Amino acid sequence: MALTLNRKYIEGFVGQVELDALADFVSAAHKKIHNKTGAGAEFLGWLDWPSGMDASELARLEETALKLRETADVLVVIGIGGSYLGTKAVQDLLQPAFNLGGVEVVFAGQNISGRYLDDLLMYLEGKEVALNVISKSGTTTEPAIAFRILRNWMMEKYGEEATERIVVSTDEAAGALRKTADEAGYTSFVIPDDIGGRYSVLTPVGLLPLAVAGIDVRALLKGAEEAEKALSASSLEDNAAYLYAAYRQILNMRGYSVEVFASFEPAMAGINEWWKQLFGESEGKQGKGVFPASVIYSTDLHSMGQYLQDGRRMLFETMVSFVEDQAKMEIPFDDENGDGLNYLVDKSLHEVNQQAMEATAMAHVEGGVPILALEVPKIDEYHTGYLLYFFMKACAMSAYLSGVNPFDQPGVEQYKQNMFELLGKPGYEKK
Ligand SMILES: O=P(O)(O)OC[C@H]1OC(O)[C@H](O)[C@@H](O)[C@@H]1O
Repeated sequence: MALTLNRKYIEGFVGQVELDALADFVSAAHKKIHNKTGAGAEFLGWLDWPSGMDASELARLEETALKLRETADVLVVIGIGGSYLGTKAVQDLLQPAFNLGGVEVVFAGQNISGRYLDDLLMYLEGKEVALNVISKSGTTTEPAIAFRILRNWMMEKYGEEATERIVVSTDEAAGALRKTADEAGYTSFVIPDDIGGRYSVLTPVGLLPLAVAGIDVRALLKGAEEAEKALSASSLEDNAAYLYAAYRQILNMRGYSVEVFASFEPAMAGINEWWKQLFGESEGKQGKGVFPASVIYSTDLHSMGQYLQDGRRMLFETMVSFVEDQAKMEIPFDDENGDGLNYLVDKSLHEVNQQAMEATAMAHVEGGVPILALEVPKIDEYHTGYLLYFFMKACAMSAYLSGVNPFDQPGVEQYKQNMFELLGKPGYEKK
């Protein structure tokens, strides 16, 4: 099993009767997904993407990545939302916390901060640099500004050679970025029309920068393909993604309106952010939706632990844990035992961390927080691919169960409209 939903902490809160009551709704939503008959069905391209990705495109992507690996010390990924969160998520989870060499992937275009870009340009000074600018629409302001500045910097540094160091991932035909890419002759990759940003991590959006970072993208896709197969079962009891979605909806209906996504692994920080966009943008509409929040334990037990245990009771938790001890770090014996830690000698940090999780889960259940426990055998490309697909499938199901379109995000437009008016963008002048 590449992923298990352990029910031991939820059984006291949600009974089988409640799950059974949702079974027909789950089958109906399953049909909407697989027969492509639900709202937003034109964005279901991610569903069979892992098994169907074009082999020659994958080979071209790997070749491009190899070329960039040979010429760059740093790859700057320019993108926002779904155009960078997946890359950051996988990179955080799979690569060492501290840079051990190889191509470093850094990010730009996620903010409009001059300070950030100024700091980045200082950091890039004296290094060999490549850019991967990613925007599905090709018109998003934050990455467009960052690209204009970084592109000028690249032209000054490399002249003509900059063209070889810039790769664009965008729509096949539409958007300003496509036009720029074609005119300048940049290598480019297509973000499929039928895959929205937050479901795009397994397309060139995530695969190219991850391949440049040295991640085995074929293994990532393999894991996702395995999930595609395993999670195509139509019934609630045979499909862990649907079970997770059903529990979320039952809890939400009962007033648990905030989901705290938790793990005991700091490398999950990026997955936390990716997961929040996935569920937040898919479900937060028409006045509905579970509010997605996230923590990293045990760090955040020392800041958020009090609230989790004892604050307003509208929370449930989804805890992701990794079964295998991959680091095998043990606590050494100390003659003097001044810190009193000798009672932990010979225990691995993994064991201590597992006990911390068990202790936390017991305390939170006691404090009235239902917990969904997701167990993943280990951290590697294969299981990461599986996990990403699991959440995408669960999210589509969950949104359909709550009666919203999982694939649009009409509310995101409001601030953009206001900003353009305030800045006087042509066509947006205030009347
Ligand atoms: O890839 P882009 O078109 O630049 O979009 C980047 C992001 O921008 C938005 O405003 C959307 O709400 C996100 O869903 C999207 O991932």
